[in-house]
Amino acid sequence: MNITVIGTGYVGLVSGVCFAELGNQVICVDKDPEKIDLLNAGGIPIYEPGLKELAAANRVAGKLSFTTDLRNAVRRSDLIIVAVGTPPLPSGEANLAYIEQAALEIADAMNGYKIIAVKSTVPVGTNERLGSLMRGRTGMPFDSISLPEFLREGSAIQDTLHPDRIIIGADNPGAAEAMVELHRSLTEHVVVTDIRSAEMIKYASNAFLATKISFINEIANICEKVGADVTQVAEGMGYDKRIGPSFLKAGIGYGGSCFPKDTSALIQIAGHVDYEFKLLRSVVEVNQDQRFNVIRKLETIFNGELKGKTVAIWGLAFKPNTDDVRDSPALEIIQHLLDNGVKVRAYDPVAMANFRTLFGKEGVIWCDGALETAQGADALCLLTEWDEFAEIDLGELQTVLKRPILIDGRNVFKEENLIGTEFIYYSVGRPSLNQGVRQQVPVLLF
Ligand SMILES: NC(=O)c1ccc[n+]([C@@H]2O[C@H](COP(=O)([O-])OP(=O)(O)OC[C@H]3O[C@@H](n4cnc5c(N)ncnc54)[C@H](O)[C@@H]3O)[C@@H](O)[C@H]2O)c1
Ligand SMILES: O=c1ccn([C@@H]2O[C@H](COP(=O)(O)OP(=O)(O)O[C@H]3O[C@H](CO)[C@@H](O)[C@H](O)[C@H]3O)[C@@H](O)[C@H]2O)c(=O)[nH]1
Repeated sequence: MNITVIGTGYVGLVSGVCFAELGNQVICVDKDPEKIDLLNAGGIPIYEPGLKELAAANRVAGKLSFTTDLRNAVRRSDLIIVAVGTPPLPSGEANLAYIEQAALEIADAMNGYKIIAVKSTVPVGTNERLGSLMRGRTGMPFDSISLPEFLREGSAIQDTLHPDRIIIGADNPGAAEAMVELHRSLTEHVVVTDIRSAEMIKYASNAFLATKISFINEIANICEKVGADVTQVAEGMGYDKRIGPSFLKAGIGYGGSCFPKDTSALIQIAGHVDYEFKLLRSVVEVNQDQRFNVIRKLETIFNGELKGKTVAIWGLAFKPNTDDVRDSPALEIIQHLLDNGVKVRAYDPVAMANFRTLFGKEGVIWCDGALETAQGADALCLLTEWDEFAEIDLGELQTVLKRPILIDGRNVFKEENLIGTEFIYYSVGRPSLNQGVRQQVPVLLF
């Protein structure tokens, strides 16, 4: 098929490259000329393993091109995939300004029948509204498809080429069949449904995954008080096929450009139809509080006196294998430490530049490596589970820290890693490892 993808963020770029890899002719459009120049020079504006190589191979093969010229791209394509941002407004609702603008630009460029497929995450009813907007602008025929995207950053190519399912929301059987055909080689689980249900599947999926994370984080918090180990609890729960093992990793809570924004948006979507989504409100509240467990542990260790201490931070991205720092828990944790007079030393293997730009404030000592960050610190907090941190020599780490205090916000280290070290170690929901492996589990008082 001849495809135009509008927006070269994660979703647009990865989809465009993967559709080219699958044998389609793809034009990726962005209104940001710097991004397009970079892409045309062989660069990639995001850190995503394998993407640069796959993009280069498809460009050389003549199946993939990049441009700012939306009009020309649309006129040369049968399928237009919209993948522009839908960031949160201060109210928590999705900001639809970019997608509405894109829809109008597509309408103005139309020169015949097109399928317009929206991959951006949009509130229920948005595709219909965009269709009306476009019909007010053009007499050209088109069909709307809701084509929600489920890729994860860091494993985006694998997720796109081997998805768990493809969801196609359509009100025209012919357009739906064309989309089924396009995705046929990827998975046997292709669900064709109505447009509103497809839009809801995306929000419901993210809300459910966020719920799993907040659930296991609360179990972890209880584990800390009753002397159980959340990693063992999660393993034991996960073998039950009805529960499943994934998204049961306790930590400092979820971040990123999707879960925080999409949970807030779904609460708003429900509110607009007079439904209070109480469960999801609690999920968000638990998540917001979870990141402050790191601070609470530091306060316990330092008897409430953080002022004047030096704290090293390992990991700024919201998860490993990405340089995305949108809604990363590290933003709030570092801000809180600075507000309380702590000297912060920070490092991330790939997300430093993005973090510095988004954080936008002075006062942090930015370091070039993991051991350098720990140098002379009173405590070290691990916030992102990059392999580089898991592979560190704890014996050497202990010698560079002023005090061997390690707060492992992602349960990266195991008991055997700590044996023979002097670390005062706090993890999440594993009280038997807290304050060093020598400490006994707390006594239960009934
Ligand atoms: N990031 C993810 O992992 C992910 C996964 C699934 C779904 N989503 C959803 O996909 C959508 C896109 O997310 P993202 O993170 O890829 O976005 P992003 O914000 O990183 O990138 C969006 C791009 O669209 C471009 N753009 C905006 N308006 C345009 C226009 N009129 N013409 C051409 N280009 C335009 C911007 O310049 C920008 O480069 C969002 O709705 C998001 O919720 C994201
Ligand atoms: O057991 C877990 C799993 C994840 N996380 C955290 O949850 C956040 C999100 O992680 P992940 O889902 O892997 O990354 P995203 O790239 O944000 O992907 C999510 O958001 C995308 C955008 O909507 C969807 O397409 C994906 O299906 C959905 O997984 C990160 O902060 C993780 O650290 C945990 O704390 N515990």
